[in-house]
Amino acid sequence: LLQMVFPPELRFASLKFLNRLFNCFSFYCYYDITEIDGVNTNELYNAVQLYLSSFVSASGSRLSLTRAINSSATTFGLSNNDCINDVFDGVAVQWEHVVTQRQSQTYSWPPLPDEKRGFMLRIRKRDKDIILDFYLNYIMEKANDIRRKNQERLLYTNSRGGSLDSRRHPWESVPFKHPSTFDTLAMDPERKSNIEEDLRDFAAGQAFYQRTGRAWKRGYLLYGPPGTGKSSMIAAMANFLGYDIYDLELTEVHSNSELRKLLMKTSSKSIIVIEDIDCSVNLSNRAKATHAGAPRSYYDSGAPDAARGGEDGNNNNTITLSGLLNFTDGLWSCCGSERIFVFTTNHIEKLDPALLRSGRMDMHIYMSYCSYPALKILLRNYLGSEAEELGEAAASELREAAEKAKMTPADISEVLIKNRRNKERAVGELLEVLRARAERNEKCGGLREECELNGVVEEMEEEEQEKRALESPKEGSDCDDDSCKKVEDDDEEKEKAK
Ligand SMILES: Nc1ncnc2c1ncn2[C@@H]1O[C@H](COP(=O)(O)OP(=O)(O)OP(=O)(O)O)[C@@H](O)[C@H]1O
Repeated sequence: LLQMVFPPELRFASLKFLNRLFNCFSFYCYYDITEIDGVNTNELYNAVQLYLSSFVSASGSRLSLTRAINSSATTFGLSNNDCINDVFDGVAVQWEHVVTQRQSQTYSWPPLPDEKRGFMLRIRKRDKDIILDFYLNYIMEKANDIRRKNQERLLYTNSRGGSLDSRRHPWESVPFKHPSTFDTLAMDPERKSNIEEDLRDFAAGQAFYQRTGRAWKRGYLLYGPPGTGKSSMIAAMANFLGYDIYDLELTEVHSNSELRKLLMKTSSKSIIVIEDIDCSVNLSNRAKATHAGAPRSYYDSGAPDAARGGEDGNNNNTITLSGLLNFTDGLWSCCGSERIFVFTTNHIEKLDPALLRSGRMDMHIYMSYCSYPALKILLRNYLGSEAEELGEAAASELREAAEKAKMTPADISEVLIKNRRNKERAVGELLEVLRARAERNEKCGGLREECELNGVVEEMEEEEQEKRALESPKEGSDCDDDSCKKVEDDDEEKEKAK
């Protein structure tokens, strides 16, 4: 019609005019909710998708079905350019899933997906003021409920390599199904409930953080020897709060700005984890940056990089401690809300004091060797029995040995798993192992860590094994006199050397 009625030079203007005319006389308002808003993913888009998926299966005639890798749930969705009606508070609305091809000449970095996806909401003009805000808030709440109910939380890790896809989606995810909870975690019950309470306060503390002008985030530093349950604690925290986990592999991050971009792509209600922080960050970078001119205290303050005379500019391909501190408590840490940062280390003494200063990490949690109360939890988990059921004598022996042995829950779990079908044998072997370890600790004279570092404990273990092997020669062994004598001589020599 346009082509016939209007000359070519007026066609565009006439199209605009007709559009306006149509809008004036239309009964409806239209709202576009696009998947990507600038560079960030639009949370409202995800919420609408989840919300529609909850009832679309009952009323839609053509649906898209998706199932993520390793997921146990199928998600229903509206097919491309399909519509569905909904009613909120007696008002009818319509949703359309709009998918169009992105124009190829549009330039952006990182490149945007080829398809432009979004939802279009159609509401009658007269209803718009009455319901729009309430309806959208309702959708956000409903989507959160669905997420929580599905219990399908995700474990993200920052993807490797410089492929286009990894730039667009820097986090890869798998369903998070770690079974660790605060009930199964072997730790002093009192300390455990302190942590639970802290997490509960944090999750319910929106009003508090708002009132005090603090960003809604919290930092935990977990430290202690390997095998004391740092990773299990993180999983328990995530299961307790129902949060996703972002496991940040710092060695895959090449600059502070990359770190910021990663942070921008994390969602609220998540735990951002950096494991073995002492092994991940090159602390010398920070020292270099400090010499570059600004006073050290300023670097310590965690102020934004830009304000530091372009540290990024000097150190483009490295991630620095100050960059990391920005990540956790600078301005950038506040994009989004309800985030928990967890750092873990086996060597707290190696950490830069800036990271330990008060205000940086809100709570320092020492994951200790297995105490008796923690051992009781392990006995309950693996053998299904309370320590008291083992009898008073066995219980007090276990208590004494556990306190002296300084064994990690991981080592104790090993012994219990091996013998889990036979309770008595499990307790017997556990006592034996605990006593042997306690004896060894005594020999080290309170220098257990140093002995471990210098390999003395390993040597002792080898000796013990050799001794055991010699004490019980294999049945029917054809050890002739000469070779037996040689073993004895070797033994004597070793003893002398010791
Ligand atoms: N406190 C604990 N409570 C229950 N199980 C534990 C605990 N500590 C360790 N374990 C057991 O030992 C295994 C290893 O523990 P985990 O990986 O959590 O220790 P970690 O301190 O993170 O070790 P690393 O420092 O080497 O990463 C776990 O799978 C769990 O079964």
